[in-house]
Amino acid sequence: MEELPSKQRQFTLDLVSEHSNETSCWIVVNDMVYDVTSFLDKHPGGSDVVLEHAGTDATVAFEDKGHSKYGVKLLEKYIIGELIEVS
Ligand code: HEM
Repeated sequence: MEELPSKQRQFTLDLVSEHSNETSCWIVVNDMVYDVTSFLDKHPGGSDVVLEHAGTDATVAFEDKGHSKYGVKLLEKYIIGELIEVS
């Protein structure tokens, strides 16, 4: 089966929450899901502040820090899909 483009892959918050440490660190920002595991060591603010939000919706934390346009653009690199609600 052909793999869907990453933007079309869908994850529940339940699944995202299983990726909550430095060996697999997913975060949600504005309903999109990002695998930032490989970015942890590169984060200018250090890995700990990102890991605090691993496996959760980090929208507020990410936006509160007032990331630059560069930071927002960089995030796009790590997109793996979108968040879906479970009914
Ligand atoms: C998950 C929650 C996050 C928090 C709480 C957070 C927090 C911070 C903080 C406190 C700084 C300032 C560091 C300093 O100036 O000493 C910073 C800088 C930065 N962060 Fe994050 N960060 C988060 C996620 C991310 C992600 C996922 C990316 C990109 C993939 C990112 C990209 C950057 C960049 C590029 C900078 C340098 C300043 C800028 O260009 O805005 N951050 N972050």
